Amino acid sequence: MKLIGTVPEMETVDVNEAIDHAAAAFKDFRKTLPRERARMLRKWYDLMLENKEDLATLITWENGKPTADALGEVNYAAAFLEWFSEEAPRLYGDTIPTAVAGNRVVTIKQPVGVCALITPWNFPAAMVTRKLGPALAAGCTVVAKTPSETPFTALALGELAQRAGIPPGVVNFVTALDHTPAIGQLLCEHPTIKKLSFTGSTNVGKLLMKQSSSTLKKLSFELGGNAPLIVFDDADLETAVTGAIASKFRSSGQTCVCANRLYVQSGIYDKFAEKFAEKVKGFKVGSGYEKDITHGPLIHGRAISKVEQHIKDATSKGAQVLVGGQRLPDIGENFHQPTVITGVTSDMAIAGEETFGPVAGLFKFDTEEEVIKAANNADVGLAGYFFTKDVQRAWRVAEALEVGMVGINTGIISDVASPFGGVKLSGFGREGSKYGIDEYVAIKTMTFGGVQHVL
Ligand SMILES: NC(=O)c1ccc[n+]([C@@H]2O[C@H](COP(=O)([O-])OP(=O)(O)OC[C@H]3O[C@@H](n4cnc5c(N)ncnc54)[C@H](O)[C@@H]3O)[C@@H](O)[C@H]2O)c1
Ligand SMILES: O=CCCC(=O)O
Repeated sequence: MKLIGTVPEMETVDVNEAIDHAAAAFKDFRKTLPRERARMLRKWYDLMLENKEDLATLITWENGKPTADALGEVNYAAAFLEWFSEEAPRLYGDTIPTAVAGNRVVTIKQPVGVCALITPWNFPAAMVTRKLGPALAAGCTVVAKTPSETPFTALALGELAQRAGIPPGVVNFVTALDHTPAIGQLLCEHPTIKKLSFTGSTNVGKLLMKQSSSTLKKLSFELGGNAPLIVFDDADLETAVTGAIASKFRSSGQTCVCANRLYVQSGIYDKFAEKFAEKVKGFKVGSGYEKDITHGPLIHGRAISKVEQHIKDATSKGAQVLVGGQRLPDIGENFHQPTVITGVTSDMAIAGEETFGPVAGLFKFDTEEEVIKAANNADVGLAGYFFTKDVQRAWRVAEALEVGMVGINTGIISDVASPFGGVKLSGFGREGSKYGIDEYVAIKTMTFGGVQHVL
């Protein structure tokens, strides 16, 4: 491990200052024309693309993902700025047919105010812009707590925001590691902050919700997942293997929508396991900067330990390692082999909690009814995937899965245009898409009374 730089360990006093700046800036920013905000966001988007190599280098530096993935993330992250630059001028209200004679009712959407944003390390750029884009499009100003493990990309985005002409005080980043809980509490309890948007673990989400109760903030929470991925006997094998690989091993398993439980029907299980294992054997793990590397390191020691625990727990209960299963200390302390385990059952730790690492556990099932029950046997519900050629089954299973997002015959569902979010303990609120901006506005109803008919 090497030191690549340092950022200030900010105190609550610094955060209070950032909140004051955001509150002062809000007075004018809320009055800017949506079209002006659209231009700023568009300029910021253009600057991200102009600087995409540098941003990708930063992402690989601090997160470790291979350069190709980092470049992919920059494009994905920038797309949220482009998308919301297009949404800003279309923040329509409604005219509402009234139930009261003589009244006319219209609604307008107004920015909620100063927003607090807290994001994780797994997408150092995209999780930031997925919140900042809609917040600014709506006319809000923000205080964003950078991920403790990956602050540099967010700070670079802040620099580009300035160059894009976003007025001082509109975007404020705060950096911290040890002071994170105190800063989180301040952001939740501060009366000036009207909205908190958080992406991270369910446990921290629960804490932030509790802390926000005294100020009754508007909240959106994108929390942990434990995605089921189901392969039915009637699936196209090649499509299912490709989709499962893409979903399970994206960012070395460190995304909240990564498949965590792979349920494969008994008639196709052996063939699927064989083909899937073949593909995994072809991965090349190493430093994100090396050519042809497909998978980088995990983020920290705790992540590696969890991977090891899940493998150990599963094998102690009868599962078999088909591929991988070991750390790769010769490459570095946070590297682990992409791993496939067969014979996984519901009593194993991997069934109940997300591994957030490169371990694919294959469960065997017999009936559709049985697998839906197993897939829904989770306290979280973010993403789910399944593979089938039967269109009736496709509707039936998609409707039955208790998740916010379903991939049908695909392992990749993330798209700036698609609503992103979960149900159950995966949180609430939707990001991206035409719905994302709603998280940052308050609807105001205007009722005009005493309107007479003239005709
Ligand atoms: N649903 C989604 O969109 C989504 C996206 C990415 C990650 N995640 C989830 O995030 C988790 C992985 O990220 P993590 O382990 O870094 O999560 P985490 O909850 O520990 O941290 C997320 C962010 O919250 C901050 N944080 C931690 N404790 C805090 C506190 N007490 N007060 C305020 N802020 C605090 C961290 O510094 C970080 O910036 C996984 O569970 C994953 O599924 C969800
Ligand atoms: O890890 C969480 C977000 C991943 C995504 O947007 O696809």
